[in-house]
Amino acid sequence: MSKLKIAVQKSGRLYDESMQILKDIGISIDNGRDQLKASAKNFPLEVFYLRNGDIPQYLKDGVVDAAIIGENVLIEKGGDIQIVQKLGFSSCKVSIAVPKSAKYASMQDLEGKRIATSYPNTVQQFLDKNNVNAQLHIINGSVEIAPNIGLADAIVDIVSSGSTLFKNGLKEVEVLLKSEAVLASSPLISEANSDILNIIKFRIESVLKGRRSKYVLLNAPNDKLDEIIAILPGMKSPTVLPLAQEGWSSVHTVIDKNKFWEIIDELKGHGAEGILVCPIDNMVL
Ligand SMILES: Nc1ncnc2c1ncn2[C@@H]1O[C@H](COP(=O)(O)OP(=O)(O)OP(=O)(O)O)[C@@H](O)[C@H]1O
Ligand SMILES: O=P(O)(O)OC[C@H]1O[C@H](OP(=O)(O)OP(=O)(O)O)[C@H](O)[C@@H]1O
Repeated sequence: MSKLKIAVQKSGRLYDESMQILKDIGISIDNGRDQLKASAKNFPLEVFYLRNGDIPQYLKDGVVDAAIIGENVLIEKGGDIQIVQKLGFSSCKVSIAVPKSAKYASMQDLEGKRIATSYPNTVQQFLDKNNVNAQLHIINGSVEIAPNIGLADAIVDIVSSGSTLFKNGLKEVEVLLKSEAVLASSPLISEANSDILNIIKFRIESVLKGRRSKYVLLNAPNDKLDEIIAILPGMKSPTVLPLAQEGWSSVHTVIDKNKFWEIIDELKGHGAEGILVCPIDNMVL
């Protein structure tokens, strides 16, 4: 039987959440990351533990069929590799930053300047788009230090909280792209393995929907039910069941995690009591 080969980052920021999502979709992997390759016990899947930066080439060559990888790396090195699904973790930006004291009004201020980066293709494309000529210095790590040691006038690197820029006396001036971890597929994937990847995609979608939602149960006086139901943006409509106590009902529904506190306050204001909020593992719609 065919097995899907999937690459995940061997160590680094993507590793833990990549393994967690495979676990959450019910795939049980045989080993730790000391081996470079492992098989799933209960699914036609082989996991290859690789460097994030090397994964685009493995996808292009069809050495692996799919990968969990930073979108920024795919954009830098990916060519025609297809993004199958955004995964909602490792969110960051790739941005231009300059010293806090530098005058910066527009991209034209970078004309003739030196820019240090690990993302030369992404930067060059952005410069071309803005008709700016600049000199690129390609370095693989600690990019933010470059202006302080006189190597560059500006940098392009990953920004998340902004604390690395702050610590190095830099300010963000342009955002080139926004990125998160994605599930990507090789252009050379076989039909049989595409079918397996579709099963993985379907399961991941269910897990991600579950992570974005909460299951809410509450008790409400029957004369307030219409008002309470109007507040609840359920999947279809909430389930309403009679309680043993006359004149009261139990209402069950799913709500968006981000709107949860707002909705709870409104529900209380309309007479809801005994509100229980539970996490959801999966939502299969
Ligand atoms: N500070 C951050 N916050 C959120 N996501 C980040 C951050 N830094 C990096 N990432 C994301 O995580 C990915 C992996 O980053 P990491 O620093 O672990 O490894 P890398 O140097 O890209 O990979 P490798 O060494 O495996 O080739 C990045 O490509 C990016 O998508
Ligand atoms: O905006 P922040 O939250 O400070 O994150 C940005 C930093 O995170 C990444 O580095 P990482 O910590 O992974 O170390 P690295 O330089 O070894 O990649 C990235 O290269 C930035 O330097």
